[in-house]
Amino acid sequence: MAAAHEPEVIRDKAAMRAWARRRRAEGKAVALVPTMGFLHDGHLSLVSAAAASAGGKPVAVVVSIYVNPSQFAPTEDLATYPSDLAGDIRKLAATAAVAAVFCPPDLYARPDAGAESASCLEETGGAYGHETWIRVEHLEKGMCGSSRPVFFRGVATVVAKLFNIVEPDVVVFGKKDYQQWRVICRMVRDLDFAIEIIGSEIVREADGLAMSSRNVHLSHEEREKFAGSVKFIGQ
Ligand SMILES: Nc1ncnc2c1ncn2[C@@H]1O[C@H](COP(=O)(O)OP(=O)(O)OP(=O)(O)O)[C@@H](O)[C@H]1O
Ligand SMILES: CC(C)(CO)[C@@H](O)C(=O)[O-]
Ligand code: BAL
Repeated sequence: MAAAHEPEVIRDKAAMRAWARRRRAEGKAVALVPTMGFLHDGHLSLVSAAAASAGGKPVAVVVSIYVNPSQFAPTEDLATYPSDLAGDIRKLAATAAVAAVFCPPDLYARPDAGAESASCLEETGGAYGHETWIRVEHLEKGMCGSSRPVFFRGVATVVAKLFNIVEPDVVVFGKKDYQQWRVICRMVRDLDFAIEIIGSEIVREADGLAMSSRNVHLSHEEREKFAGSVKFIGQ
């Protein structure tokens, strides 16, 4: 039998929504931490912020783990994005602060599609495809938006889907992805989501590098080069 702090692992959208509604019926606030997994201490700091978010009211913290295909252009690293679901669940259990982990296999799949199922990456739409996108038209331009053409469209859309599935009171994002945080705040304001968005401070490695799941792909030389530039900037 699972230990008391072991999070419930939920894969199905309807089950997730029903679970969150039950927590609210018990008088709890629901706080969501959206992630793409391969968790590190930066993510765990968002969990702490979520757990402390409701000003004394009991909080049920949900961490979503989903590598969202629609925010990756075909030339980007979707296929090599790091993952370790079992390790992630162990880390979240160790915090004793997470009530549920939402890890759907595919947030765009239609249960009625059968063999006609279409990937959200296909622009064809059609009866079983996906053709509804959220654009935060000015804020998505520049910075990350310049090098990642579909990134903010995919992020805003999947985050809105998560909002509709989990129906959270509070959602925590990291300021490491500063433009993403601002884009989400703007979407929440413009589309009247009744959700509080918290921006959480950046957690860094000892050499100053911001923690990031993709850091696992950095070579020793790239890390050395980074440490050199931190020293240079600090002078
Ligand atoms: N070092 C960090 N400090 C604070 N928040 C963080 C940090 N790293 C990630 N986050 C936040 O965690 C959330 C989930 O991010 P994600 O799962 O993409 O991890 P990541 O480390 O940002 O991955 P990537 O290497 O792909 O950028 C985002 O809101 C992100 O800003
Ligand atoms: C917000 C997010 C979970 C949407 O896929 C992702 O962009 C991330 O992890 O920063
Ligand atoms: N945290 C950023 C997610 C991405 O680069 O796709």
